[in-house]
Amino acid sequence: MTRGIALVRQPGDRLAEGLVTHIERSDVDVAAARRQHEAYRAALAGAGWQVHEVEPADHCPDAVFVEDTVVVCADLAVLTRPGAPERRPEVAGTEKAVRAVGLEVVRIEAPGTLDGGDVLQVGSTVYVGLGGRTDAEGVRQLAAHLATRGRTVVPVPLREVLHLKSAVTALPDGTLLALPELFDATALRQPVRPVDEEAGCHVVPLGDGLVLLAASAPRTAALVADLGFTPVVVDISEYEKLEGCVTCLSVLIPAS
Ligand SMILES: NC(=O)NCCC[C@H](N)C(=O)O
Repeated sequence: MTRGIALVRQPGDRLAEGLVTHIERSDVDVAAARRQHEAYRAALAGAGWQVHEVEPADHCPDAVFVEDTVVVCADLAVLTRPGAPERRPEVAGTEKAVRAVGLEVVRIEAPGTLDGGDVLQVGSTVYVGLGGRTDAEGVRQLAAHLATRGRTVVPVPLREVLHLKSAVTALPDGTLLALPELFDATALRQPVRPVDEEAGCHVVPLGDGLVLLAASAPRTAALVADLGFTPVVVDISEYEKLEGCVTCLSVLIPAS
């Protein structure tokens, strides 16, 4: 049984040079990061996803955060134009990967910027964070592309946070787990459940009630279980030092 394809990209030797914007820089152990990535890939495979590796982009320290380079909606892949110029060369390898799996490909064009980490899809609503990485022109272009798939884009202004999905993600039933002080929560249309751990608002539904989340959010894992879902816990501490979270290490393409 396969639920679909999970795109990932292995970390390169320069991982420790990755960007840090809202937290203090601390030393990244690249060997530990590689082991954590292996366990992350195993968790996806164990949940029924076929893991596809995007070709390495080792000259780009942040390339492991592959989610930022593409937004997949149904059979459409929207290649992004990352807000950090040094991350733009990451997109070429992602383009090859999404073409290889047969998706239709469009792209965010200059001068627009958009990071996949700012895009939260909940049913036919697509929330897009407006902050340091994604601008209004990027949102406008994304809205036009996703309208062709019946989606409605809702911009969400961000405060002191890297991406929208650093502050809010959705459980399988659409309930939003959030740190509402980090963004303008009035834009949201689904019920919001505030969490008390930063990594608690980063979840990835994996199908059949499985919910991927980080080991740094144990209270939220217990909450997820209380709500009737099955937590799948991974340690991604080396990526958290670079403002990464469970969402940004993969792109899920459900089987149609
Ligand atoms: N979607 C995500 O949460 N991406 C994390 C990107 C972290 C990376 N160090 C960056 O600043 O771009």
